[in-house]
Amino acid sequence: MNIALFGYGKMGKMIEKIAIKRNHIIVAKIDLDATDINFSDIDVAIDFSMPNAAFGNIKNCLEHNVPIISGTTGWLQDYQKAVELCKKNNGAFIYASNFSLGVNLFFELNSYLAKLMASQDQYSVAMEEIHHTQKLDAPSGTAITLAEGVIDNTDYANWKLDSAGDREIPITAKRIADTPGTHTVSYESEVDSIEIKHTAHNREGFALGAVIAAEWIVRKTGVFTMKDVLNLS
Ligand SMILES: NC(=O)C1=CN([C@@H]2O[C@H](COP(=O)(O)OP(=O)(O)OC[C@H]3O[C@@H](n4cnc5c(N)ncnc54)[C@H](OP(=O)(O)O)[C@@H]3O)[C@@H](O)[C@H]2O)C=CC1
Ligand SMILES: O=C(O)C1=N[C@H](C(=O)O)C[C@H](O)C1
Repeated sequence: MNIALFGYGKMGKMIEKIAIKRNHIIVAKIDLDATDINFSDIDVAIDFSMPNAAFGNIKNCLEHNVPIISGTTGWLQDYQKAVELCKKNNGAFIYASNFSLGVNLFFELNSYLAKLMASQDQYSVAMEEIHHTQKLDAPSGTAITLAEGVIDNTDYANWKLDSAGDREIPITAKRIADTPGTHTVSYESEVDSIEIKHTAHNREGFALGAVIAAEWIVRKTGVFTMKDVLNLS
């Protein structure tokens, strides 16, 4: 498969390594708002760029009929526009806040635990995410997806960074050098605590998941999620 990388930073470089191992060819590495891209050469594009660049890259690919996988976080105010563009162009698009198999299993566990907690008013929920110091957005996309999993299954209505009011999930974002990504969901009562935690040891899981999603989406049309790719519930 011919793959174009939008964003050739920490993730772009890791994806390149894994894609080559899986016999794909990297036909373009795009780091800025490039205008001279040969879209006819590209089977699928993978975007791990920056919050202010992701939507433009997705739009460009969809308008040139190139399926696009995006893992960039911090641009979700434009997600619905991307969905509309995909439909209008009969294209193919996946956004995931986290492409690793482990985190996608963790999302399922989080939803299951939230369902159990829906009728247990003595527990209150909180989340913590820890990432490396170069991360531009907070809270992480993964923490937002986890919060949405709780909101969908309980009477929590919203999430908030740091302090939170009634029926709001507080999310703490910490930045520590060289931390690929750690997410904890905690439930506290007067008498005990229950915690579930995912710790990424490196970026390989994210990158492998993105390449698997790229392999999966070719020749499909529609807006998909990692649940579709991994065939989860
Ligand atoms: N969904 C997931 O599983 C994961 C998501 N992420 C997310 O992916 C994104 C990238 O992460 P990471 O690789 O660590 O970040 P980096 O900062 O290492 O890389 C981002 C790259 O994007 C480039 N860039 C800037 N503007 C554009 C543009 N207009 N078009 C294309 N590329 C551009 C930057 O170039 P330059 O340096 O020249 O500005 C840089 O090389 C982040 O949003 C992060 O949160 C990260 C890991 C996993
Ligand atoms: O910026 C990162 O590094 C990561 N970003 C994603 C997020 O915001 O959740 C996924 C992963 O945690 C690493």
